[in-house]
Amino acid sequence: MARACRFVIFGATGHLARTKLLPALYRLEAAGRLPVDFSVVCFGRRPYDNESWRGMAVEALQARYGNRMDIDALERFAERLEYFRGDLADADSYRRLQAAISADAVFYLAVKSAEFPVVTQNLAAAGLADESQGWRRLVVEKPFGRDLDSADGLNRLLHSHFREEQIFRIDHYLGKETVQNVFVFRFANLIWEPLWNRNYIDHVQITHGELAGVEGRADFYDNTGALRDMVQSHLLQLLTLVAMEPPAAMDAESVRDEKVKVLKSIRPIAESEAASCAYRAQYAAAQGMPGFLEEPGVAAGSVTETYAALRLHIDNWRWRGVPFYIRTGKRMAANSALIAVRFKQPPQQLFQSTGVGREPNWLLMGIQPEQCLRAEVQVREPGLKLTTRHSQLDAGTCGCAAYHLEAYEALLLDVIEGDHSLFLRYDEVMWAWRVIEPVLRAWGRERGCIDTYAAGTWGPEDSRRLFEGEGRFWRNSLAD
Ligand SMILES: NC(=O)C1=CN([C@@H]2O[C@H](COP(=O)(O)OP(=O)(O)OC[C@H]3O[C@@H](n4cnc5c(N)ncnc54)[C@H](OP(=O)(O)O)[C@@H]3O)[C@@H](O)[C@H]2O)C=CC1
Ligand SMILES: O=C1O[C@H](COP(=O)(O)O)[C@@H](O)[C@H](O)[C@H]1O
Repeated sequence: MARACRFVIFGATGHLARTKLLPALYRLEAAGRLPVDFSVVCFGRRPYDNESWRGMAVEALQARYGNRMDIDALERFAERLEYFRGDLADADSYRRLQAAISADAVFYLAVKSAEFPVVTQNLAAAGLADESQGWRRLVVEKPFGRDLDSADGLNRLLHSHFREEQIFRIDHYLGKETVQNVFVFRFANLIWEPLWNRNYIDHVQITHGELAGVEGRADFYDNTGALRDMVQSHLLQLLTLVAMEPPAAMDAESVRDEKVKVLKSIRPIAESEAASCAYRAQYAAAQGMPGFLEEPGVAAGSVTETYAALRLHIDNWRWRGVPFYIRTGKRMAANSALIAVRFKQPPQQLFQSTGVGREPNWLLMGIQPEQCLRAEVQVREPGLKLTTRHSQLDAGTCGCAAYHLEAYEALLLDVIEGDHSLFLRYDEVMWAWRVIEPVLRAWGRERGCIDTYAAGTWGPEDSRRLFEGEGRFWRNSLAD
């Protein structure tokens, strides 16, 4: 007989559950990947019952997938949903939960990081960390803490109730297909490795831009900001994948060891240098879109950054002298996540007078919306005259709407199957906090002032000062 598995989402009425977790679980249902006796227990304080909750979830999924919806799968999935009314801080809610869970269970913390401790303590007090009736796994979202101190404290607290094997520190960027493709691209091909270092690479850029603003998450976002929300986790993880040495093997520990080495090698930013290597700003009303300060729930006069950019240096043998520019912003001109590697100029400019011969080579790794690996090279135009032009070598699924996994699809299945490979070890989290802490401290001191950028643009012109006037410019997307 199939073992029962309960997937409990704390924060089920929130943005993450609505936009990512429930869609990913529905897609796993449609792909036939969910265990037979599996239900999703949606823990929330709002007054839903099973029927109204299922109706709401079905509507949201239909709105998202439209005519790509698999109606049979949707019906099966709706049957698996249960609404559990409770409050995160109420011990009795957890005792009731305990009574409803008899075998395997996942506890997913889709709540603010300030709430991770109370949920963990209440779960443990109700006996829900105990594995005598089945395995118990705890998924902890990012940001893991608010700073290094709180992250250390949270980690100690988790370990006082759960074994490390029960803990899954999630970063959904590691579930994205192109992100995993960075491994394949780098380590399954010989041709890039000789070029992948300070001798040939001029600099690396990592961009994450979003059209959306705070989307009703002001309470979370105004207390978090772009640096904690995106840079400490997703963008630094992307940086480690681009910069790491080949691991001894593809197992979780070998890969994590190499990622940690990269984070440890990032040159510490002195607080006094933060102004020259870090930049922050906030979106202002434009093109009919409200500014951050006009978003419902944002504190009057808030200086929380919705845009953050950093220049980092990795002081190791491979990368010394190669700047890594990373940036993220809400209400930007497009949804785009892109890794852009710019190569140095050839030592001789033989074709300078023939067109765009001075353009350097770029390697673009598009993460979203398009998954694409693109090398930009120079070619000769056909014809009598020697003219050069820019051309592209595309690999992967450039320009085509192939079936793409959603990042959480793969990761939630990994949790259910107990595979830690794509989850974070605590030292990765800790070293990532060390990278950004001096900037957080410096920005914390600059109370009351923040630059702005017009909503719907690629962010403030002034962020270019990170390039130190070296003829460098931001690559925004695969298209420009
Ligand atoms: N949103 C996203 O795209 C992503 C978010 N994350 C992470 O996920 C986490 C949650 O983010 P997000 O969903 O955006 O945040 P939201 O603010 O949208 O959701 C927070 C949830 O917590 C619930 N909650 C708060 N207090 C209580 C309480 N006392 N009792 C019961 N429920 C309570 C809220 O319930 P109520 O609805 O009643 O207020 C809501 O469901 C964060 O750590 C974030 O970093 C990670 C990746 C992507
Ligand atoms: O973790 C987060 O990620 C999302 C962006 O994720 P994506 O997969 O849509 O790129 C971001 O909107 C959110 O603020 C942040 O908490």
